[in-house]
Amino acid sequence: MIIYLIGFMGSGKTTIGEKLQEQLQMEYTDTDEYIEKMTGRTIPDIFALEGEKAFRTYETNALKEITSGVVSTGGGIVETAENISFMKDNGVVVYLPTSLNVIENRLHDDQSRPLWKQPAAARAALFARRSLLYESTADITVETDHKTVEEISAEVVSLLGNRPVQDCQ
Ligand SMILES: Nc1ncnc2c1ncn2[C@@H]1O[C@H](COP(=O)(O)OP(=O)(O)OP(=O)(O)O)[C@@H](O)[C@H]1O
Ligand SMILES: O=C(O)C1=C[C@@H](O)[C@@H](O)[C@H](O)C1
Ligand SMILES: [Mg+2]
Repeated sequence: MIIYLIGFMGSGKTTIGEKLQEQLQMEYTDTDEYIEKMTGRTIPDIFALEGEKAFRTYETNALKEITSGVVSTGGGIVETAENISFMKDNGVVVYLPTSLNVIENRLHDDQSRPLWKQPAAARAALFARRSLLYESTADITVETDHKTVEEISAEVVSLLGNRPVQDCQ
């Protein structure tokens, strides 16, 4: 089984993915970390030196190469239509919605996410546009505002357990 975690920057995909790895005793991969390892470059460097388009190609390749376990995706995984159909065809997609206000409190002036380093209005527009894509891609949705990492992971585990058997193979 492959479990894909999707959501905006700062929604907790990496944090919850690491917790699910422990709870489900499954393999775990974060696409951002995978890309950094494969390229030997940090994400800010990839954006600065090669551009976002090149990063999106690395992201699609990473998705195809990771074939099992819990997968924390990057916030922009839904920017590529091919990624959306790949995740829906190959695994269970778990969306972690988080309000922009809560994300702002979590990320503050984070410098490691190139698309967070833009004016607040541009971030809000990106958030609104992406939210529709996350919603339409999700099989399971677990709200994260004002919940602990433990509460969110427990909810994901419970909802995964309620999935029809054929979805979990
Ligand atoms: N439920 C939560 N409660 C409080 N803080 C949280 C929660 N989930 C995540 N965080 C914190 O928010 C920050 C961002 O989390 P994380 O890196 O997991 O987000 P992400 O969705 O993987 O972001 P990205 O798309 O940029 O990879 C981290 O500092 C993390 O500790
Ligand atoms: O939302 C995005 O487009 C991104 C989110 C991060 O996880 C990284 O994948 C990168 O910073 C781009
Ligand atoms: Mg992450």
